[in-house]
Amino acid sequence: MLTTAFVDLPPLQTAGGTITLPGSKSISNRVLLLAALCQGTTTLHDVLDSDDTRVMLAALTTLGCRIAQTGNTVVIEGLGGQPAQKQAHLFMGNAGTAIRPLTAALALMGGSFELSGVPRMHERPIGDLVDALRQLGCQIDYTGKDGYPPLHIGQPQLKLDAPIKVRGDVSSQFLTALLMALPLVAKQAIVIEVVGELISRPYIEITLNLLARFGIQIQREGWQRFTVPAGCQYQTPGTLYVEADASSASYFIAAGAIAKSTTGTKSIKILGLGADSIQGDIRFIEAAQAMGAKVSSGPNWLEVSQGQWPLKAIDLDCNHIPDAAMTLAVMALYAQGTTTLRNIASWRVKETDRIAAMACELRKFGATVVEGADFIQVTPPASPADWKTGSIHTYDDHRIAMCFSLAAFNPAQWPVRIEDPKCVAKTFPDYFEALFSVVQTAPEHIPVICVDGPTASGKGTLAAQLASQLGYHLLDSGALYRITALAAAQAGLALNASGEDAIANMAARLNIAFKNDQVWLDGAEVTEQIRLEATGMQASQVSALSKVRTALVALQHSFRRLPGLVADGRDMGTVIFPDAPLKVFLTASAEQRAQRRYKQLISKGNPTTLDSLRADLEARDARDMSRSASPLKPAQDALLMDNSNLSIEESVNQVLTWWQDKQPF
Ligand SMILES: O=C(O)C1=C[C@@H](OP(=O)(O)O)[C@@H](O)[C@H](O)C1
Ligand SMILES: C=C(OP(=O)(O)O)C(=O)O
Repeated sequence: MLTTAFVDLPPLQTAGGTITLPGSKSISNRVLLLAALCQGTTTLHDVLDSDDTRVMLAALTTLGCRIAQTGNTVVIEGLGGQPAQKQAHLFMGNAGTAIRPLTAALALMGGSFELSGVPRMHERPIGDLVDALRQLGCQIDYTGKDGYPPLHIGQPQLKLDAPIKVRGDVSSQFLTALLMALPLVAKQAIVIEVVGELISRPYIEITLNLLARFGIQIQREGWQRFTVPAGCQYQTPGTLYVEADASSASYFIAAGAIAKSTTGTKSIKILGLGADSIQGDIRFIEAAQAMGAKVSSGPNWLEVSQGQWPLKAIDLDCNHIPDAAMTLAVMALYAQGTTTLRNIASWRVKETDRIAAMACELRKFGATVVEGADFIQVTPPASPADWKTGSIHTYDDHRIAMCFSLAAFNPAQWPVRIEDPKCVAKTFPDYFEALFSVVQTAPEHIPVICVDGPTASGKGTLAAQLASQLGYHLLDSGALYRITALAAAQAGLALNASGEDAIANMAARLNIAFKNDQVWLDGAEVTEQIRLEATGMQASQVSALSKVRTALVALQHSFRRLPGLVADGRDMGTVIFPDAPLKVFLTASAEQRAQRRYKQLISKGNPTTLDSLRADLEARDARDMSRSASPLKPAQDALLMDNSNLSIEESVNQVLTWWQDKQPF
């Protein structure tokens, strides 16, 4: 997961490849709760692992449920209708699918429970559910603002004879909560009557479908009246597989529809759900097709590619697909004409006021947006030249972050900044990694920051920190030479001109991996070994051999991957990435560098002297600067930084400021 302050998406061009999506949030949280309420053991496969499911799992564990997790498989020993723990404080994050059904279940079972969430959760309404539960004799108090979490739940005095009325026009999750919890107390049949127009109906279908998998057959008359049958009891299905998330699929369906294809045959294949999904958001496909997407499907897969281009504008009632409809609003940027998405008032009470947020962020690209109480209307920029770009504020709303990543396909080829990308953790922690695995762009669009400089100038530390703050890949090119030197020495090759051909051959076939802070060669960890002074000297020798340098060029280029690269070395800016948009040449006095290295070695328990280190450094500088193949020197367009008197933080901030100065946002 990207945990940076922002991620800058380079202009994207094509899309193609296969992706397996994580499990459905709506299904995962429902089946976790149902498995906990019933008796016996349930094994759930492909469960979503995200903030929303973690709060549900943590709550169930606190309530005394025995849960074992292995990867995405969760085995739950049901509570059999009563929590083992009757007193608890449960933190629900911002998960509507956790707090609403749990409120209903705990209020019916009784105890002393506090339910709270993040500040936004305390602005999301729950009054309609509380009103319904109070009709049944449940004890629920608002401990903050009336109508909103946090809540205190006490011991009920149940009266179940009269039909329960619940409003359905703010969120369908209130009805879902009652349907899932009432079987706990349904000694007699219990009738629920929906007051007002029921919104987001397909989510009720998911609820009914999953209740049926747990042995509860709800009878319904239209969308107005639901009956929980007398004497019904949850029965574990034993094993259940969770489909991939249809709302998460919308971003990839849209990418397939928007992305140009160089060959005409590229498509995105999505694994984990098919057109027969039980999730309502699967009907996003129809909307995407109406806009021009080409979609085919089979059992458990979807395949999408560009159909009509530019996309066609649509005018659509989106009440049945409230979450995926946000993706349509961004697709509208690529459509000819004005797209209107209607009947989406519920957007205003979700993770943020989504109508206001979408309008504000879409305008950053030059779109004309009209918003109303329950609709949004998007007219794209008139021509590529009218496109602008911006830094997208994400309001701690995962869907804003995910859907605006699609703006990186803009015809003006602007990069797009997404702020606080980790907000995707609510439902899709690895969203950006997944996106980068199926979208492509020309290498020249992928930014590289080169950090070159002499030995012990601190470039490794600087480069690593830049990469981690920007969410970029890291190339430690010095390590490649060190690994080559190590492998050559291990193979008994001469580290001079006589061994040049053999070392170059070997270098082209090296099996190298950088994993976290570790370096691996042929399946063995060599992190410490390649950092030894002796290996450093050998690296300096092999790096003077021009055929070895050539052999390592393709390998170094392969590190230029989305969303960007920080490359640390000696010829990154001059030879390997001459087109890099930012090149930094780092220096520090020999005195300073010798002292830094001295401290490093002494702290690792390696005895040495300052004088000998300084002499080695100067010898190495002289050799690196005078070699005929790629001598160490600043690129013409490099910015020089002498960090003798700068802290690491100051150096990092200086480079980040230079980088920011080059951005269009
Ligand atoms: O029941 C569910 O799983 C959901 C219902 C919908 O909410 P509303 O019913 O509040 O529209 C949807 O937006 C949410 O992401 C998940
Ligand atoms: C509205 C959403 O979430 P929640 O389940 O918290 O309502 C959503 O995921 O878009």
